[in-house]
Amino acid sequence: MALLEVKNVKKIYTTRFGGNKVEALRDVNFSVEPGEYVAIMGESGSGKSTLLNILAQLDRPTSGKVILKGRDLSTIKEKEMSAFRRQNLGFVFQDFHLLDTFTLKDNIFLPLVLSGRRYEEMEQRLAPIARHLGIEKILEKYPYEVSGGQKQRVAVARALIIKPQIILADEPTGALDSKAAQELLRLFSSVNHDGQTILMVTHSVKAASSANRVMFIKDGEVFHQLYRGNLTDEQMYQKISDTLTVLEAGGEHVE
Ligand SMILES: Nc1ncnc2c1ncn2[C@@H]1O[C@H](COP(=O)(O)OP(=O)(O)OP(=O)(O)O)[C@@H](O)[C@H]1O
Repeated sequence: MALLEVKNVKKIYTTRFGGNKVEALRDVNFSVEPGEYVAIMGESGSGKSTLLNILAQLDRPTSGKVILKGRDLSTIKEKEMSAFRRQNLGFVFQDFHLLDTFTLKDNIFLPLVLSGRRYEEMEQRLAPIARHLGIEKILEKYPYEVSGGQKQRVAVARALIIKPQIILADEPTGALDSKAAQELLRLFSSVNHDGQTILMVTHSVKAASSANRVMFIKDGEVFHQLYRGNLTDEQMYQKISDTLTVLEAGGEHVE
């Protein structure tokens, strides 16, 4: 069974007074199997963040269905939703969503605190993640004391520490220099190798070429999908670049 199914999802934003309507997603269909690593690409405004917000249940589709582990999300009651979300999803948002009055470590622990975990367990889980992300020395600092790139890595640690079945990441390498970006991608590949499913929105061809599948969104629809198969990262990089060229030229579907 697919882990995630997106069926005929449409999203229309309506301005407060009902004047302007923006069709952010027209008709999105795809499914994700357990253990996949999928990158989502597309031009600015093509609907990528809207899609991720819907998958994260931060927003509802205007019509269509999102089915996670066989459950139609629209049927889950508000009361049950936050526990369901916590058990299944880890998020890395573009603007990090860190709490300013908490240290970085407490920000990372927050989802585990909410699910009632013991402190020793939290420390044990954090150690290898913090090492991989190179944030061990800053854990007692507050968000306003560190750089954007460091905040981003903390947000990644907070998503990974709950060992979610699916990680949803919006531009996770956006605020990172190339070395930190590479480390993060290595970490994503390693958690994916251990069985976690990743959906990552990215503008970076380099980041996308570490995924096993790249989904291109154009005008609120899935325009094309590339599968890695036996391609190396370099070959994948080239194929993604070629597809983006066609996409930006407003071209036909590529085969
Ligand atoms: N809350 C909102 N209200 C009205 N329109 C919105 C809202 N959020 C997004 N939009 C519009 O929906 C469309 C899709 O936006 P979205 O942010 O999903 O694109 P994106 O592909 O993630 O872009 P980017 O790569 O720049 O982050 C855009 O036309 C955007 O202006």
